[in-house]
Amino acid sequence: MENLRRVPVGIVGASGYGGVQLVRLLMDHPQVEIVYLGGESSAGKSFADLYPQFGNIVNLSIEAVEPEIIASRCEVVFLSLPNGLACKIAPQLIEKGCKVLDLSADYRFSDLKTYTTWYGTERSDHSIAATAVYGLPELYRSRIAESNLIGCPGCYPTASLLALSPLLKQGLIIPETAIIDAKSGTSGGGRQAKVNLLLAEADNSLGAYNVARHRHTPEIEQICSELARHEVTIQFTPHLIPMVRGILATVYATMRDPGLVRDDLITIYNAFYRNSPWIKICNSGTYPQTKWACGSNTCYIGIEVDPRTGRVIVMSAIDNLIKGQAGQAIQCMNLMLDWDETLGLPKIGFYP
Ligand SMILES: NC(=O)C1=CN([C@@H]2O[C@H](COP(=O)(O)OP(=O)(O)OC[C@H]3O[C@@H](n4cnc5c(N)ncnc54)[C@H](OP(=O)(O)O)[C@@H]3O)[C@@H](O)[C@H]2O)C=CC1
Ligand SMILES: CC(=O)N[C@@H](CCC(=O)OP(=O)(O)O)C(=O)O
Repeated sequence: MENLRRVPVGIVGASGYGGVQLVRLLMDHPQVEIVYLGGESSAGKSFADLYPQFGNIVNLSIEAVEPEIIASRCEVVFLSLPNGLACKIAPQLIEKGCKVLDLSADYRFSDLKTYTTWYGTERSDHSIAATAVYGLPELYRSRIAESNLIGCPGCYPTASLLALSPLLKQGLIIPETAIIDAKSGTSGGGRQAKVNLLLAEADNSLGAYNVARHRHTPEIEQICSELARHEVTIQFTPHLIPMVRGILATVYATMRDPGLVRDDLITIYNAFYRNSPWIKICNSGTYPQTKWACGSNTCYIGIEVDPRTGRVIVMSAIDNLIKGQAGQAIQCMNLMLDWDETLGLPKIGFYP
């Protein structure tokens, strides 16, 4: 007989961009029911007043954040908050038996000293943080399934690591030569007003920011070092591009064997991701576009080799709000609850 019980889930930070993606995706998820939405300045407002397109569809109001109450109602809690807040709430939720998926950077680092150096917040939750698993299912599927606390990756690290992982894991490149040149749409900066994200600032313009000091660098390096089995430094340059959603990360690295050709690498990537339903390796000579990924949880990867320079060039396109954020968190939840990792997630984006 079909199991009719739906798992009760809550979203803290429901009024933000991550929150609204989670609401939209979880509403259509066949095994869960949203029972709690939380926030700060939006507390007391109805969700449909904040987002009128959900009128008559979501009949919940945003509530204040009280971990005891959240834990009494929810089995799974998504924290979609600015950095430095999840580490104050997650320990209480975990202690009360919830499964927690944090979309911020608070639980992404195995060494909390690195977190404090880059994010400023001192931490007192070391024992809980030690139980967190980095929420990139393509690398840590079985560990995610066994954990109650997931530190979901940043959007740039998701695109970058999915491009680099097969090369590092198989020892195909000299890791220190890797350069990540990435472009993000403005929704990557969240819903709060910021001058650089105004239409008049961002439209008709393209520029790099936080060059040689973006906080996603140590996150990318942590996983690259694990894959390469030694400490690795990576060059990462993010750019803001005038579009709403999407990230394209173009990764360059020097190959150890300059004799490898494009089709060799495509075969290697297809083998590496053969059990990863959200990764699509493009056919030879096809390069991915962010528009393909927009609205879906799919990461499209294209591969090229330049025999003149001996470099491999890998292009990775995602929707920053789906595979780069809310969709990936739901993919992790599916694994934690022993469901198919594709459950409730969109495969094909909006096009054109
Ligand atoms: N945007 C993106 O592409 C990605 C973002 N992330 C990360 O996901 C997290 C959420 O990002 P995003 O959705 O863009 O952010 P937004 O700025 O759009 O939303 C932030 C949310 O946090 C809530 N909030 C802020 N302060 C508090 C507080 N003290 N207590 C309770 N709630 C609070 C806000 O609620 P209220 O409105 O009620 O104040 C709002 O709902 C961030 O850590 C971000 O770095 C990760 C991957 C990609
Ligand atoms: C365009 C833009 O501003 N992007 C954000 C990245 C968003 C994200 O994924 O970051 P976290 O989850 O690590 O906060 C930035 O560069 O800070």
